[in-house]
Order: sequence, then structure tokens, then C-alpha cells
Amino acid sequence: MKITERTYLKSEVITFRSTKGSFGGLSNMAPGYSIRVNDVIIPTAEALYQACRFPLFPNIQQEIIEQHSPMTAKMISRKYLSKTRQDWEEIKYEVMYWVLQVKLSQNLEKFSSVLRQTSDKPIVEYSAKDKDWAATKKDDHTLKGKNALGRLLMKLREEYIFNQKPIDCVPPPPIVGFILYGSAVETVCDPTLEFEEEDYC
Ligand SMILES: Nc1nc(O)c(N)c(N[C@@H]2O[C@H](COP(=O)(O)O)[C@@H](O)[C@H]2O)n1
Repeated sequence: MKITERTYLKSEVITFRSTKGSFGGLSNMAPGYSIRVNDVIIPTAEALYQACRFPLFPNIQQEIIEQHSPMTAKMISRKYLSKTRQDWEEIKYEVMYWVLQVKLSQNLEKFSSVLRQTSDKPIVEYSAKDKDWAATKKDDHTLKGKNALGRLLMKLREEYIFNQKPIDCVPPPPIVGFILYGSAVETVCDPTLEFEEEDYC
């Protein structure tokens, strides 16, 4: 997945900068969007994304996932940057899209409601300095950057909100060695649906 820089007119886009405000739920740092993968409960999308850097180091993954604060999870990841999987730069957007799909499938009502509130406007993460995941100020009216997170959120909105594709279960991305705590990541389904199926049987 290749993402190149774009320019956005501030007056035409939805921006989010922190976890506060109407669109704070779009941030990976937002609390209240826990995720379950391979029966591991992960407090935030950020912790899951950062843990995916270290498939061969279950202890590092655990240290990241145990953090209540998503920012601390990201900081823990920084301690071990040299142990990041070697193909990370090539796969990181694909990993992030999977993380967002899992976040949506397991927090469907809440997350789809935030996505719906963005209508069909461009979604931009606004940052003081991050031109990769976000966009930064170019001048008083314009933001510029790859805005990778915003772009992936728009793709998610297109697929699952506009086109109403079902998202009960999310398969792992086709990435070699996509591992959590020593086991290959499995297809993840909304845990509430599993309970409903068990009750039915
Ligand atoms: N701490 C922070 N400050 C910003 O300005 C940001 N745009 C982000 N972005 C989030 O960080 C995650 C990516 O981390 P890596 O740098 O790839 O390790 C991702 O969740 C972005 O949304 N963070």
C-alpha cells in the first residue's frame, strides 16, 4: 500500500487532533475501544498496532499490551525499535488497516457512529509535526501530509459504512509471520456474536 502526500483545505475537511471532541474516537489513542485478538484483550488500537511490530518478541508485545495508556504503549515500543520486524515500513499501512477493521468490528455501534458523523468529508489527522500518519499546517488555510490514518479511515468508511459491507469477522492480513504471543493471528469475530451463537446451540 503506497500513500503519497496531499494538500487539504481546512474548511473542507473533518480534523481530529486528540481523543477529545466529537471525532476523538477516530484516534487510535481513544480509550473505550478495546479489542480481542486470539483471546488476548488489548486496551486500544494503538497498543495492538505497536505490538504487531514485534512478532518474534512476545515479552515486548506483552509489555506494550499491558499498558493502560496508549501513549505509554507507543513509548514502550520506542524502547525496542531495533527489534521491529524488518519489513515494517512496507507493511505498516496494511497492518493499520487491519487494526482499524478489528476496532470497527468489535466496537461497531460506537465507532460506526463516529465514522457516520464525518459524513462524506475528507478525514484528516492534524498534527504539529507528523507528516506520515497525519498532516501538518502549511499555511492558515491548508494542511499538508500523507495523512495515512485519515486516508485509511476514509477507506474503512467507504467499505463498511457507505457500501454497508458486513464486518462480523476480520481475517488476518496476508502477511508472513503475523504473530501474537507466539501464535499466528486468527480471524477475529465480534465476541458478542460468538456468545449469541453459543446460546443458540
Ligand atoms: N504521538 C503521536 N503524535 C502524533 O502527532 C501522531 N500523528 C501520532 N500518530 C499515531 O501514532 C501511531 C503510529 O506510530 P508509529 O510512529 O508508526 O510508531 C498511529 O496510531 C498514529 O495514529 N502519534
